[in-house]
Amino acid sequence: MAAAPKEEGEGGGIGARNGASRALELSRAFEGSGGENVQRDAQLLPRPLSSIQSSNPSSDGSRLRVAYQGVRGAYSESAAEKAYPNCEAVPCEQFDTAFQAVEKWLVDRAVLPIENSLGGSIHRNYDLLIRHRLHIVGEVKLAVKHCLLANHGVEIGDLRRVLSHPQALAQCEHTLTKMGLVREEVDDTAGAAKHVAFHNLKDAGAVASAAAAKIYDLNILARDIQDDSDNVTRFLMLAREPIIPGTDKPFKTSIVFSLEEGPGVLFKALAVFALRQVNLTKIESRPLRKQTVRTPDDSSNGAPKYFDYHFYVDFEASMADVNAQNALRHLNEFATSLRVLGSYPVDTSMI
Ligand SMILES: O=C(O)C(=O)C[C@]1(C(=O)O)C=C[C@@H](O)C=C1
Repeated sequence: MAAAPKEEGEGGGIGARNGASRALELSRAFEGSGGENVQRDAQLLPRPLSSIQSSNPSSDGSRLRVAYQGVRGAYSESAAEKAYPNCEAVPCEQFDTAFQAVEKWLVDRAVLPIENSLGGSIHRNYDLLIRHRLHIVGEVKLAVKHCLLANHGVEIGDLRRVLSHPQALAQCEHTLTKMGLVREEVDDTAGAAKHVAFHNLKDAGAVASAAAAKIYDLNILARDIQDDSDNVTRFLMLAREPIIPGTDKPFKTSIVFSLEEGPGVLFKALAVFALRQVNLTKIESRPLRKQTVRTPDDSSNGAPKYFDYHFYVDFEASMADVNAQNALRHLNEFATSLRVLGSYPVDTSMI
């Protein structure tokens, strides 16, 4: 995927030209007087956040700094602001940069997309969840309404191509095909809008939000161009510490596990939840990506084993719920690995 070329004088985010030096400054500040100690003490004495703290400003009254991927006007920025009202949303070039920004204490939280109701899972973030040690402390669902944007004076008939994030292009597949536009993938929807505006393109439009049109002074040629009006993206809220799971409101728990090869093993894994009436809301599998190919064993009939998986499961119960605890204890008896990614309140704002 090509990133839209960087424009003159842009920055302000982590990973952007100016942002990189700001990020460096901040990490140097930690290396100096006491910063390292703060970090070390916090690691020794993890202070779990309560589910109330997870959405409020820092305890010293300062605004929570929340990393998101993209530039100003991206849907992820709106998701960060929905998750943490009044936060300072901090743009990051890549998903990985946002994970690192939280780990390095450059920001307090990250808000990253995980699945979309039309486009499906955002696999990169599933993979990053296990490469990093952050905790899921919440989820936020955002209604995504795409617009076709172009420079002033440009009409739909003038357009030959359209730039956007691959998920956004996929969500508008039918409309864009009907318009006969060539798709060009870039890192985020707002970045596409910025690129079209900055280069004053006449043959290219962008699929992005109405907010991006305003920020980059583009004209809205068409609204609601997604293939289904109910287009919702689910984002995860990530933090260095977990929240204390409650039972006062609906909670969801996200886990990842791997299994030995064998007949019915996945069936057995899912049965630990079914047996206890715990409802699953999502299951995803991703390649295990081991360094070496596993040695042949009886179950693979002597053939090398290439396809091992991590299974990600979301279920509707809090880790404070005895059924959830028993299900995980049961799963742990035969899973080859098991990690709880987070137990957090369900976002019921869109039900
Ligand atoms: O490009 C953006 O504006 C984003 O915030 C990214 C993203 C995604 O990764 O799915 C977020 C919401 C929409 O589904 C389209 C794109």
